[in-house]
Amino acid sequence: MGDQPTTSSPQASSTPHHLHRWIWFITGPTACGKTTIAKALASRLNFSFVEGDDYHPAASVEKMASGQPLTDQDREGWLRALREHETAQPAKGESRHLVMTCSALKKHYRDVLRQGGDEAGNLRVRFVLLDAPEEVLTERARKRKGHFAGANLVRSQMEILERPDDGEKDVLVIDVNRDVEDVERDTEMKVREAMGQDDNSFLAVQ
Ligand SMILES: Nc1ncnc2c1ncn2[C@@H]1O[C@H](COP(=O)(O)OP(=O)(O)O)[C@@H](O)[C@H]1O
Ligand SMILES: O=C(O)[C@H](O)[C@@H](O)[C@H](O)[C@H](O)COP(=O)(O)O
Repeated sequence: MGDQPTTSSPQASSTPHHLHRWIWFITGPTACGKTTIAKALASRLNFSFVEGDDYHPAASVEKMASGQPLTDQDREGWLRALREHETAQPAKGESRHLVMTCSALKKHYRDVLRQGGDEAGNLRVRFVLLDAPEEVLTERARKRKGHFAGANLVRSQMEILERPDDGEKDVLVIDVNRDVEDVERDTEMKVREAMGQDDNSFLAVQ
C-alpha cells in the first residue's frame, strides 16, 4: 500500500497534502462486519461515516430480503450513488475524510469507486476487505436480528467475491475471524499505517 504505485488508482496529484481527502471503503460479503468495523474506525479516527446499505433502492432491498442476489445492473446506480459521496461537500462540522461501507465484491466495482478519486484528483480512495470463511459469515448472518439481509445471501456473495489481485495495492485485507475488539484495533492500526506512509500530515487535517 502507501506510496507503492497502484495499477488502478495511482491518484498522484500535485494537490498539497492538507487538501487531500481520505475515503476508506470497508468492504466484503454480507455479515463480515462492515457496519460494525466502519463505525468503530470512523469514531477512532474522527472521520465521517456513511452506511452504503442506505443507498440501495427499495427494489434491491426487497430482492435481497427474499434471498435473491443482486445483479451487476442492480448495483450500477447504487455504486454511482456511493461515488457521489466521494466528492460531496461534508456537512458543517463533519470531517471531510470518510469511512463508507460497501460490499464492493468485484474488482470492477472497486474500479468504479476508484474512478471518483481519479477524476477529483485530491481524493485518496482506499479499501479494507474484511475476510472470513463462509461458515463464519453464515453464522453471523443467522444470528443477526432486524436486518434485511439473511444468511441465504452469503453463498452467492462468496461465489462472486473477487479478492484483490496483485495490482490492487490499495486494498488492505483484514482477517475478521476473531474478536471484534481485535478486528477494530487491527483495522485502525493498519489504516493509520497506510495513511502515515502516504501522507504523515493526515491527522492534522481533520
Ligand atoms: N468480529 C466479530 N465477531 C463476532 N461477531 C461479529 C464480528 N463483527 C461483526 N459481528 C456481528 O456480526 C453481525 C454482522 O455484522 P455487520 O457489521 O452487520 O456486518 P455487515 O455490515 O458486513 O453486514 C452483527 O450481528 C455483528 O454484531
Ligand atoms: O452488493 C450487494 O449485493 C449488496 O451490497 C450486498 O453485498 C450487501 O451485503 C447487502 O447490502 C447486505 O447488507 P450487509 O452487507 O450490510 O449485510
